[in-house]
Amino acid sequence: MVTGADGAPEWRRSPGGLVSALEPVLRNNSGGWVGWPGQADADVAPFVEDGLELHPVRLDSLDYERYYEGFSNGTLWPLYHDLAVKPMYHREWWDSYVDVNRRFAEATAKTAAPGATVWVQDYQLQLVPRMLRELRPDLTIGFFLHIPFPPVELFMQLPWRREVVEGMLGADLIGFQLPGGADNFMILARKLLGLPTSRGYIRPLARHGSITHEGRTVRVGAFPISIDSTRIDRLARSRTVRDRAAEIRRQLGNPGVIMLGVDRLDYTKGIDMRLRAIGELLQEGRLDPSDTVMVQLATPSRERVEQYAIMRRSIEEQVGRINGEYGEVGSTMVHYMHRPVGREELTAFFVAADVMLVTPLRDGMNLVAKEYVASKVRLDGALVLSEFAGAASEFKQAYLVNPHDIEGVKNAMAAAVSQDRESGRRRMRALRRQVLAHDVDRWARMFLEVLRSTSTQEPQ
Ligand SMILES: Nc1ncnc2c1ncn2[C@@H]1O[C@H](COP(=O)(O)OP(=O)(O)O)[C@@H](O)[C@H]1O
Ligand SMILES: O=P(O)(O)OC[C@H]1O[C@H](O[C@H]2O[C@H](CO)[C@@H](O)[C@H](O)[C@H]2O)[C@H](O)[C@@H](O)[C@@H]1O
Repeated sequence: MVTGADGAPEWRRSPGGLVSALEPVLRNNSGGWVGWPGQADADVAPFVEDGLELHPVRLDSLDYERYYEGFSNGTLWPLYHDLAVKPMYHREWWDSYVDVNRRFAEATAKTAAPGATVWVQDYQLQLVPRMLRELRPDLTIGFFLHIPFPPVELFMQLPWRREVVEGMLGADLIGFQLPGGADNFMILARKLLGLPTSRGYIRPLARHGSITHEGRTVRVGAFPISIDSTRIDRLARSRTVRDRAAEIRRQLGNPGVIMLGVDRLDYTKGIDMRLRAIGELLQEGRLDPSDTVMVQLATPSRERVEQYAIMRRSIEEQVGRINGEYGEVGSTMVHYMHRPVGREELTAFFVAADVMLVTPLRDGMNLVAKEYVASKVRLDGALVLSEFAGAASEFKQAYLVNPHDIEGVKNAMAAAVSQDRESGRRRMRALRRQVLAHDVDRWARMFLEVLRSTSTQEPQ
């Protein structure tokens, strides 16, 4: 919910991969959505929007500070992303996390039809499966974690580690993006709670694990999320987007190379590192400032969390430094836009870009990498992709980099800029085959099929 120009509340679809992924699934299953309306202190009654039932859960300003900015994004987010910054452990944040999770569980318990299937999404709601099972044992409950699940050694820092694991175990099926996260969770269930688990490694979509908990079998699996590839492919082929892409190139001065970064402004995304690599390549004469342009689109995110504000300052300083050294009147080296852009405009940027830079230090999946590939209908362009993004496990033909190895990143960027046309097309063809065959619809179908079969499965 946002406040419109006239001061009245308006509904706008939330950006990001999660909403695009789940909306069609709910519509096709006559489902309802229990969620936060996106504005603190707003009292909103349940309503139907374009045929979809929405059940708002209220968060007040203190919940927003302690539950969302605090425990979700000041504790869990950095802990689950390799301690990219230091996680903070505050008891009042934890209390708020428990409280808000309980409200979600209660709202869902009130809403769900007898014997319904409930699919709980992401790290903000890890306690809901158990709470909901206690309230409504008749439900089939799935849980999906969109961000990485950390190795046991890191997770063990969490003062409330037992409660979180037990919370997730309330589900019938727990899904992770990658087998690594699923395996980490299985080890933890064995080590921390001493639970019997199946042995052997989990494989994406195919081989699942199981944990026996309180007389139930909880299945654990890897379900790599994706995008609506066909929709983006279609959009990229449209006349409007192609014309806009050509116009973007003209507006940027028709340079030989356009590099692009598209991210939420988050310290996990490696934006600072990618700018440093560009700065050094320019300094070493390996990139020609008169023929190269970098565009960085950055969506504002979690702006009141201190680490985000620090990172923003540092990125803006770097942009200023590069432009100060290499920009000319009428030709800027780094075009930086700190705002979200619409889907058509974003696709036009993907179509226009010669080299896409996706360099997170750790990322659950990274849908931007998939969106870029789905937009490259002419097989042009090159993707530089961090090994630490979930997408790397499917995109072997990208220019894969270790974002901590700046020389390696520079070499990959230089190689992507100067790739020959044929080998570039071969790489892009293979990447596109993967993303077009594994779309978001398949992801949801696979998860829900396994979830619905859980009650009839025996432990492995
Ligand atoms: N500046 C931007 N304008 C519009 N959409 C954006 C922008 N930056 C990112 N997005 C969208 O937000 C989503 C980000 O998803 P993803 O890459 O998986 O990372 P995360 O969910 O962690 O932000 C993508 O669908 C992407 O297109
Ligand atoms: O709502 P925010 O606090 O701004 O949360 C940011 C995004 O978090 C989630 O992203 C994760 O899920 C993506 C889809 O599975 C995955 O590709 C990415 O690696 C994760 O970081 C959420 O899905 C987004 O909708 C939020 O915008």
